[in-house]
Amino acid sequence: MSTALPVNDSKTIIFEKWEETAKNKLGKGAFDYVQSGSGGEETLQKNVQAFKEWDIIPRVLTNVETRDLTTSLFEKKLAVPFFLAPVGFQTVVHPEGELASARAASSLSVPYIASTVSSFSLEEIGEASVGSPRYFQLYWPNDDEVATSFVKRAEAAGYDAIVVTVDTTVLGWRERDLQNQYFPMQTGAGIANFVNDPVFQEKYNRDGLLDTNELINAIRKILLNQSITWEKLGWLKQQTRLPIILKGILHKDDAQLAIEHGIDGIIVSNHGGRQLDGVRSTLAALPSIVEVINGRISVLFDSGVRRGTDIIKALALGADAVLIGRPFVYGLVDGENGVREVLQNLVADLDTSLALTGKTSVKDIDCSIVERVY
Ligand SMILES: Cc1cc2nc3c(=O)[nH]c(=O)nc-3n(C[C@H](O)[C@H](O)[C@H](O)COP(=O)(O)O)c2cc1C
Ligand SMILES: O=C(O)C(=O)c1ccccc1
Repeated sequence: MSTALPVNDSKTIIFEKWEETAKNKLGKGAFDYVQSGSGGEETLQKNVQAFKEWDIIPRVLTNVETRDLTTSLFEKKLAVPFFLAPVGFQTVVHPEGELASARAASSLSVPYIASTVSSFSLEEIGEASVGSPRYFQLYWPNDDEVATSFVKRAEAAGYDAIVVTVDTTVLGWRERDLQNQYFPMQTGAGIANFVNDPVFQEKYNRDGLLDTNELINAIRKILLNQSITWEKLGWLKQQTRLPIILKGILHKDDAQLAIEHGIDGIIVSNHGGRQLDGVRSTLAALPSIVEVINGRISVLFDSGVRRGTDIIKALALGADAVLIGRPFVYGLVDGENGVREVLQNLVADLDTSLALTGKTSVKDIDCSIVERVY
């Protein structure tokens, strides 16, 4: 058997097939919640379209027999240049939710980002992914003591970085969720980090008397924060020794401000087209941001990554690593094994694409192998 032939016994290879499987398995509310974008879904479409606007121009005769998918971020080696994006409320997709996805990720050493609105606590998710890199995504609550408590807990549980999502001062105008009257927290999903937080309990549920509905209301009141500003980041930096990454940067001036405020990394993201609709696709936003950052801090990227060649293009345009959202969430309809299949296929696809690009290491991918479609 030739080793140059891909070996793959997965049942489902194609992203669109996973999406179809998820549509058949999930209720309409849950499926629409995962798949939809905000507004008229312009940005959701643009994110995927943007990858088609760049051509890869591969090199040949470069000896690609040995290939290396590893990279490093914040002085830590990563097995692959992609993360599982922070995705909340994963029990609306599968009862094992984040535990299943974190286990699948760590079984392949794929780095994981745990959401504030996870259905299991950050400590439980941390245990499910011991030994594998993991970051904690912070929705900075409208209560600084709870914010500090989350950050300290993430540190104690062995997380490697704090990802502060900055594009969600309010939830996007998600027409399909509004039409379906679907809010994932109403199912009891996404509240574990709050109900397991000593500060939250002490301040909002001192006698432990709140029922689930009252708890959900208390959480909703403080979940999102509309008043945080750049100045406040200095305070957050003092709360933790972990690197701080801002998720949701689209404007090059904000990339510059991130540097001026001592931030360690940014994620060029439009939240998978789920926040402000009509914003620029992330791939179109990437080059000018990379130019401003000029190698000074790490640049991560997400929104619309579906295949290995998408990762190659994002890395070529200057991203250090990427995040995937919906692809693994669709795999999660089959629990841990489903997520593992999605990830294994993405690794194999990326490795194949790397070889055919004529490169031996993802670290060597640069803008010399891409051009705008002619
Ligand atoms: C169902 C779902 C839930 C999400 N929950 C969060 C979240 O809790 N925190 C966050 O920062 N981003 C969240 N996101 C956004 C993702 O982290 C990521 O930016 C986006 O999914 C990337 O786009 P993609 O789905 O096209 O890969 C969520 C996305 C989806 C699809
Ligand atoms: O669905 C999301 O994208 C998301 O991030 C979110 C955050 C808070 C409440 C509900 C959804």
